[in-house]
Amino acid sequence: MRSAKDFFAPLAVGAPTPPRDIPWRPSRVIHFFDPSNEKMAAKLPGLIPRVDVLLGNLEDGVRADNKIAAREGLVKVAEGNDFGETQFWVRVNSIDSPWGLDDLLTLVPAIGAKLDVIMLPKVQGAEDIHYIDRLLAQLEAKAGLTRPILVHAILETARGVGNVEEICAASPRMQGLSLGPADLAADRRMKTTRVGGGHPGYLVRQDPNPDAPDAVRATFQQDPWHYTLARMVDACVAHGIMPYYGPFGDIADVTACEDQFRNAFLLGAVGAWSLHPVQIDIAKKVFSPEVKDVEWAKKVVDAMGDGTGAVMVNGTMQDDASVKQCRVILDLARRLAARDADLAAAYGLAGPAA
Ligand SMILES: CC(=O)SCCNC(=O)CCNC(=O)[C@H](O)C(C)(C)COP(=O)(O)OP(=O)(O)OC[C@H]1O[C@@H](n2cnc3c(N)ncnc32)[C@H](O)[C@@H]1OP(=O)(O)O
Ligand SMILES: O=CC(=O)O
Ligand SMILES: [Mg+2]
Repeated sequence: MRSAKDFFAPLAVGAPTPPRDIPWRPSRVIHFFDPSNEKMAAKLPGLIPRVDVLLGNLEDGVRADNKIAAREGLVKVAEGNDFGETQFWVRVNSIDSPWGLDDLLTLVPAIGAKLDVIMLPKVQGAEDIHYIDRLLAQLEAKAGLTRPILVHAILETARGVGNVEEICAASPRMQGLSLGPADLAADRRMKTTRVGGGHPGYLVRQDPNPDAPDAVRATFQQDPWHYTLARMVDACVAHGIMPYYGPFGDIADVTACEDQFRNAFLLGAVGAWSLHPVQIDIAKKVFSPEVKDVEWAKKVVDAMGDGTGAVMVNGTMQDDASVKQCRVILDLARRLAARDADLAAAYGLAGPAA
């Protein structure tokens, strides 16, 4: 393990210095597209201004015989588009696959200056992050890049979940983690075939009524991802990086998608993936605080003055801890409002500089 003193030193001579803090930029929605799919690529000029992050996916979801076309398509997308404020990410193939190494060897020299983040799938432990950390430093130095590319890991194996803390801590490049419920379910041998979301069999049932033993007993579906997501959020926050919910595969069920995203938002996640254009506005809505919550947060912050002591607001006790909760909401609202005039107007906060 590197000492604290050299943790932030570049891992190759001439590579850019890794960041001390992960810069905050909106990432409520990470929109996936397949760069080998010309119909999808044709839609990008209209999608780029709508999403916080555009991600070219080279891994699962791209046919094996399209892997090279996808990699080459991504280079064309990077060269042919101006991303403005939108982040540009790639999900490369895993480092044990036949394509992972060539993805990195091709993309960093060709379009490294435009890539904000590399999403690495099937991360098992710190050793995977150490590998990509050194390789990226070598490639950045060779390409003469002046800005380090950040790394985002998908938590989608049982071993990865077991090692979540060391994954977050493995490199100053670590930007965040996404939950990968489909691969994780397979790896854990869970018996759901869904891509994220609940399952009608995963429930708790109301106790029997002794006075009506034959009466129907209500059931309540539970969230099978709660444990992993909560664990992931704690690990990310402890290491100053960002947690994300991943994919929701039932594209037609926009209601359940919104519910799953909101569960993640309430637990601390900052965004989720969109697999289809219909999921973009769901993620943006869910991961932006609601107007009523922003108004409440302002009220509590105002009532708390210097932020210490205890006061009553609308019949509820507010104190040093609850004002911190309100500041979390207000801080996110302010950051989003500073980039989005509509949200600024809705929240009554300062908008983008003219
Ligand atoms: C577990 C995991 O690893 S999840 C991550 C990997 N999976 C992915 O990235 C999947 C990405 N999404 C997709 O491949 C597609 O959205 C699918 C297969 C789910 C559905 O695709 P379709 O059946 O074509 O959906 P649909 O007919 O509703 O699409 C409407 C239009 O939106 C386009 N579109 C669909 N998804 C996207 C997208 N993600 N980005 C841009 N355009 C898209 C379609 O090409 C289609 O264009 P057209 O009107 O010109 O024909
Ligand atoms: O990559 C995502 C997943 O759910 O698996
Ligand atoms: Mg996966």
